[in-house]
Formats: sequence, C-alpha cells, structure tokens
Amino acid sequence: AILHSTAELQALNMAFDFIIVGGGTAGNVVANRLSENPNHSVLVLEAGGSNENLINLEAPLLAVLATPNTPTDWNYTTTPQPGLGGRSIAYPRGFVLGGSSSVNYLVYTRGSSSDFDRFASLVADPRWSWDALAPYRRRNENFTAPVDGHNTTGQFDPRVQSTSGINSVSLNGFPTEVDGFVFGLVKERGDKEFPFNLDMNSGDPLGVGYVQLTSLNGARSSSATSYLAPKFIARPNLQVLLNARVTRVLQTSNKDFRTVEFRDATGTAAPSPSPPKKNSSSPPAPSTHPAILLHSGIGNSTTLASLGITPLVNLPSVGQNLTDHSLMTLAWGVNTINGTFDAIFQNTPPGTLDAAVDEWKTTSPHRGQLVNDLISEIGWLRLPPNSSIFSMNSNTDPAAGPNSPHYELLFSNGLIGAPPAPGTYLGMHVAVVSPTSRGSITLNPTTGNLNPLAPPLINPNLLGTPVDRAIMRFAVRSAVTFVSRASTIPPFGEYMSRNPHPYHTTHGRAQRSRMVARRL
Ligand SMILES: Cc1cc2nc3c(=O)[nH]c(=O)nc-3n(C[C@H](O)[C@H](O)[C@H](O)COP(=O)(O)OP(=O)(O)OC[C@H]3O[C@@H](n4cnc5c(N)ncnc54)[C@H](O)[C@@H]3O)c2cc1C
Repeated sequence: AILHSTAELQALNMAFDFIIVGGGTAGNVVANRLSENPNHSVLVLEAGGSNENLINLEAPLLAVLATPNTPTDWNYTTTPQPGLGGRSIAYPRGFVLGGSSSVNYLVYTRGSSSDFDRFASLVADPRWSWDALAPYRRRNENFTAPVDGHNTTGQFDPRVQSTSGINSVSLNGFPTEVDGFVFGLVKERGDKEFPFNLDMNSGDPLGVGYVQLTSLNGARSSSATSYLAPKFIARPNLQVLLNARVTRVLQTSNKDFRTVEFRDATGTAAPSPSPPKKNSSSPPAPSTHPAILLHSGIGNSTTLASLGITPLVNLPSVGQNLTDHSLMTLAWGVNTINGTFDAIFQNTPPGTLDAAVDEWKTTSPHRGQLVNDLISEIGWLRLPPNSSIFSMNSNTDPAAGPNSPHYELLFSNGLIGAPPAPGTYLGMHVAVVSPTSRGSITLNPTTGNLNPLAPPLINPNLLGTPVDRAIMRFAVRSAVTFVSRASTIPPFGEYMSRNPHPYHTTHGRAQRSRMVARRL
C-alpha cells in the first residue's frame, strides 16, 4: 500500500526484512523485485509526495516544467563551477514518488555494450557485462506501439526490444517537421559523418536514430507507475511511506546498520522501524544519497571527525567521484508550416497550453503534441580517431570502447528548457557523455553540518577538465555542421529561418568557449 503518514505505518505494526531509502528509479525496482517473494516484507521510505494527478509529471512533453525549482524538485544548486566561468546552476532531482524517473525527460537509453563491459572489468565481476545483463534488460522493458499507430518499420529493431518487461518503452506518437529535417540528411543524403542507426539501444549506439521514450499509451512510465503499478502495490508485503525523509542509517550492532532514522513532512522525528529479524539474510538496502551516509558516520573518518560527526566506518570514497554529463542548449529559428511546440510553452495564442492539456486529458490512449518526448531524434557520436583532443587525455580514449560515444546531439521540435522566447525553433541539446571530470557531494562545513536537513555541497565539476571542454566545443561545431548540411537539402533551406537565434551565433574557438561556459 501507499501510506501517507507515520501513523498509518505504525498502525500496521509490521517488522520489515528490507528498508529501502528513496522510492526513486532504483528504489522502486528493488522494492518490486524483493517483494516478489511473499516471505519478504519490504518498506520504502520516500521523502517526497505522491506522483499522481500532476500533469507536468504525466504528459511527456511537459517534463520540462516538472523541474527546476518546483515542489517536485529537491531544488539543489551546484557549488560555483570553474568550468562554467564560476556559475552555480540548478541541479534538478525528483522529490516525489518515482524520484527522477517521475520528472526526467523520458529518453530511454541503455548505453553501449562497452560501457557495461567496462563496469564489469572495473568491479571484476562478469555479471555486470552487457551480455550477462541481457535477461535483466528483457525483464525491465515492455516495448509498446506509439499512440498514433503509425508504421514503425525502419524506426526501431524489434529484435533488440523486449515486450515482456515492466517498464513501458515506446516511440513518439506525433509527427514533427524536425523528423524530416534530421532524416533528410541522415537517411536520404546518407551523410557519412551522421550515419543512420536503426536502434541505438542495441549495444552499438553510434549514429543518429529515433528517440525511444519511457511512456505507455501517451503517458509517462516511471518507476512509480510501472514497478509500483496497482497489481504490485497491492502486495501485502510491500509498503511505501511518503513524506518520510531519512536522516541517518543507524548502527544496530558492530557491523550492521539495520534501521534508519527519519522525519515526517513536518520535520518531526518519527519512530524508527524495527530492525529486520535477526536471521534475515540481507541488510536494509539503502539506495541512499551520500549525505545520509556521511551524517551516519560512514565516510572519510578524518573529515567526519573534523565536522564533529562520530566516525563509525572509514569509507573515504563516499560522496567522491561524482560523474555527470554536461549538457547545453542550442537553437535555430525556423519557418515552420505545421508548428513547433514553442507555441505551447509560449502559450501563443493564449489558451494554446490549455488546449493541448485538454486534448491530452480527454483522449485514451492520449493524443496530441503532449504525448511526444521533448526530444525527437538522438545522435551518439565520436571524435575522429586522429583528433588532437585525445592528447589532452594522455592519448587515452575517455569513452569505454570504440562503440561508445564521446558526445550526444538531441534534436527537438522547439527551444528546449529555456525561458520561452518569441519565435519558432529547431532546438538541440549537446552533451559530453564520456566525461573525464569528477566531482563530489560533501557536507557543508559552514552551514549546519550536523543538521541532516541542510543541503549538501554538490559539485559535479561540469566541464572541469580541458578534454571535456574541448569535446563540448567539438560537439557544438558538429551540431552547427549538421544544421548547415541539412539546410542545403530542399525543402529545408526554406525551413531554416534567415534569423538565427543568438544561441548559435558562434564561430571561433574563443567564442565557442565563452558560449559553452554561459549556456550550460
Ligand atoms: C530533469 C532531469 C532529466 C533527466 N532526463 C533523463 C532522460 O531523459 N533519460 C535518462 O536516462 N535519464 C535522465 N535523467 C537522469 C535519470 O532520471 C536519473 O539518473 C535516475 O532517475 C536516477 O535514479 P536513482 O534511483 O539513482 O535516483 P532518483 O530516481 O532520483 O531516486 C532517489 C529517490 O530518493 C529519494 N530520497 C532522496 N533522499 C532521501 C531521503 N533522505 N529520505 C528518503 N528519500 C530520499 C528522492 O526523493 C527520490 O525519490 C534526468 C534527470 C533529471 C533530473
């Protein structure tokens, strides 16, 4: 059941074999799988509230309104980022059941086979390799037809996809002009630098192809709607408590941390759940924020002691090596015939947003522009093999292998994630996807480090190394090349507006560097 208050939890008078901290993407999958066994009792403690009846979380296109700075976002801000000219930026994370899978952009990306093979070799455990994980990918995915019923031949590879899993994956269900623009260059022109890839989730993602999104019948499929779907949450051995913010994991014996301390929505300390039974084979499964571990005395003992926290387990890697992809937005003005989604976010003419929401709400399966992802196509691309950029990384390839990308281009039928500017746009996100920069999550030594509700210092160190900055500059150049080449194909010369948006008025390296630092 979904419980809304600690009183409801206490009324159950249950002891739990597993306590999962955070009902997010990972937490709900673990909760579902553990509770398959009726002999396991499972409790999920989620700091945020319900994901239900929130249109920005349900309609795929509106994902851009779900964060940042909303009630469903933790509303974190990074520390000043040297790679971004010293700016601090919003660092969204889902504060709601389903976690970031309830607020993300729904793009379904498995990664390359060499990414997984590198994980396996790093942890010296072949069970993490691409091949060994194939059964788990099948158990996760349920590929479903797009809502407009269009012919999907040539848009994905059915041999790659599973139809027997829990989390629904689909294709966009509303055609856009950007589709023709992208595939004019990629398929019809057969551009060698931007080759077509039928299914980028095959383990070999390189090339440009159709986006796959985690949606079902035109609505978001999150870990809350899929892994906690009614048939699962009805299990008597699975309880999910909302508005329960865990502050520490508690040591119950010398080596064990078998219960947690948490607060309810008012910040009041709640009674800790009973520790799992003595003979339980597994400890609680905390899918925890590093800050919870640090507050619990698990981390670098010297640093913890200097903050006044009693060290219990010396684990210096807690909160270290934070790795994230840097991503920036580009846009070009276009002369659209059928419209871009800019009209929805600009609400022009007035009532456009409401009309789109009405169409989405009154159709089943849902229809209209809101069923689409913000992203229409994706390109996973590499630097040329002879690129001088490798020399900045001791001549080592930062990607996991030759089938792993260095950067990503995400094409969009409008300006993505920026304040709505008047006009109609072709949007592109550009991302560095094999970053060498490493950051950290640490407790704030100046403000309330003993207060577990104080936000930690989040330093993703975006574009923190010369090689990442060089790859971002290269990726921006690549995006500009793509658009220039595609514009030479009739009829797209007419599609591109004579008035380029200032986001892409960049040519020289210095200009590109400044723009990259500003626009991320
Ligand atoms: C805006 C945005 C767009 C994104 N777009 C994409 C995309 O298109 N494709 C993609 O593959 N990835 C995307 N991502 C990334 C992806 O969603 C995340 O990597 C993934 O969801 C992380 O899963 P997780 O389980 O580690 O964390 P989360 O899903 O964030 O789950 C953590 C959960 O723990 C809860 N929690 C945290 N602290 C506590 C506490 N103290 N007590 C109790 N509960 C707590 C949180 O509220 C949350 O529910 C995006 C992320 C964001 C924020």
